[in-house]
Amino acid sequence: MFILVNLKAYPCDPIEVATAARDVAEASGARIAVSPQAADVARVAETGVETWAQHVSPNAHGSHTGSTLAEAVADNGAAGTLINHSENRLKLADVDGSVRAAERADLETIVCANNPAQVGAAAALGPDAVAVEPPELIGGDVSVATADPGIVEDAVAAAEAVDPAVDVFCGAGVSTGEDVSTAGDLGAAGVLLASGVAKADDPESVLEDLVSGI
Ligand SMILES: O=C(CO)COP(=O)(O)O
Repeated sequence: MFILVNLKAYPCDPIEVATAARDVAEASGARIAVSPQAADVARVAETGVETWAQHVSPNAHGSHTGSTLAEAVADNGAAGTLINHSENRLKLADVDGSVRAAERADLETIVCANNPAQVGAAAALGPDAVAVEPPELIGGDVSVATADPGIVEDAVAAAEAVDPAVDVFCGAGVSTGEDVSTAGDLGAAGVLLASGVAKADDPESVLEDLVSGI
């Protein structure tokens, strides 16, 4: 199970979380990545933790003010990028363009989706993985895998029907090792989480609990 911590725009210290994630990954052998604000990608990557961007734009080099260039985040140490999110909704054509941009820059890709139907559409674009995150459960206390196990199973089936090579992650309300374990039992290859770590008083102890569920 891959644990990807999306820091969104939370007022946490990205270096504290990155250092904790690096240490827990090294001690446990688990794959843990941190996805900070684009402006923090380089200094988070410098900690040695696997670093992901939260978004890349569909465009290549050129006259694109305000874009997040895939090549730039890759050059600054990112290994992958999230694409699309309930909190950053893109048109399908732009999701496609961002996946292509990430591929050009050798970034791994996870496309986020709200439901299994969107998972199928996203899987058709050929990312490395898709993540199902029901918007109503994001930021809550109950894990998607407990609150709505069927949505995870349906997402796994939807991706499998389109492209068995595309992994499925789940996210929303994930904060414990038990949540990670339940997600794995439902067929998820990893979890995407944010508030459980970003808002924690002690991110390292939350991460230690999370990897206990792998
Ligand atoms: O949106 C999410 C990750 O991308 C999930 O957020 P929470 O872990 O805060 O529910």
